[in-house]
Amino acid sequence: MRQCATCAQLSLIASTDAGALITGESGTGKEVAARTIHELSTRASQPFVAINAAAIPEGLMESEIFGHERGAFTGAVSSRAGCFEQADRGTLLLDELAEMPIALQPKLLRVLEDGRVRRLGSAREAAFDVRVIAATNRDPMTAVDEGKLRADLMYRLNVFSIVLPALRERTEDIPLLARHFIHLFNHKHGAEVHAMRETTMDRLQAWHWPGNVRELRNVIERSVVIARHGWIEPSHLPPHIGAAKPTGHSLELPAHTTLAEAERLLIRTTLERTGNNKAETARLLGLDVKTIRNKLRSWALDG
Ligand SMILES: Nc1ncnc2c1ncn2[C@@H]1O[C@H](COP(=O)(O)OP(=O)(O)OP(=O)(O)O)[C@@H](O)[C@H]1O
Repeated sequence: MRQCATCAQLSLIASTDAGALITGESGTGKEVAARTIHELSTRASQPFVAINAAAIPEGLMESEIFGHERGAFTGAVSSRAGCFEQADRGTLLLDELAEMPIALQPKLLRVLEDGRVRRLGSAREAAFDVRVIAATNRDPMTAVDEGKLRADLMYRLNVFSIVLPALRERTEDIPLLARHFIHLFNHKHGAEVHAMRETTMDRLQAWHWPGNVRELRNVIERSVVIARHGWIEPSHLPPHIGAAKPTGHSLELPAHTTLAEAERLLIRTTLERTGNNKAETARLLGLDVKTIRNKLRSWALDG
């Protein structure tokens, strides 16, 4: 069953203190969802700390998470609190969880279970009270299968599971998001754009948004700056989007296509549409991701 992060779902989660795992492609709003949970929770007046496992060099990760004392390692010229201590009484977002070095994951799990953390180079443990939310743009089960994410850590965090659909699967949200961004960027750039022309909205809804809401936000900022006032016309959009046609994603099959060829074409087209995301392709086609991988491998061997 696919779950969507509606406001109601986020506020239900916010009313508890349990962990949550947010999954969704890059730019779908995972950090926005995590902040919303924090802001709707009783922890709202306390810190919200986000740590991105993909952005921190592996050698620094342990000290970022657990903190260190002065002299704990070469270069540790002063002591530093780790993210659990920084987020004490608030919320910690572990972003890109599946990129967390596998060797660190058992220690992370232990800290989560004990509610106590010891800085590198320290003999003393400090208790913390943190609500932990994790996010990943990979399919968590696939990451577990591939040995990138420990199952016990995944289950510890995955009390609530929030799946943010790609923007191309919820094009009905585009008008509301567009209105919000027009308002935001009118204010930022001193512009007076009124709204989207209907034909412009058709183009936006026809585009497949590989960068999701982040891409939409950038496109609307650009359009507001170019249009300045009145309506946003299709000509104010970047050319590749202004030219997007509502396709309904139909697949044209040449005459005498065999079932095997049609299958291959469908999988390849869906991979293109999803920006080569195998997990998403498998989900859209109702297949197992392993089936997709096996087929791609066998086609590669076919030449
Ligand atoms: N529902 C929303 N309302 C307003 N802005 C949104 C919404 N969802 C996403 N955005 C905007 O889109 C951009 C990307 O959002 P965010 O950083 O939360 O995505 P993400 O899924 O965490 O991305 P990544 O996986 O790349 O870290 C941000 O600028 C954010 O403000």
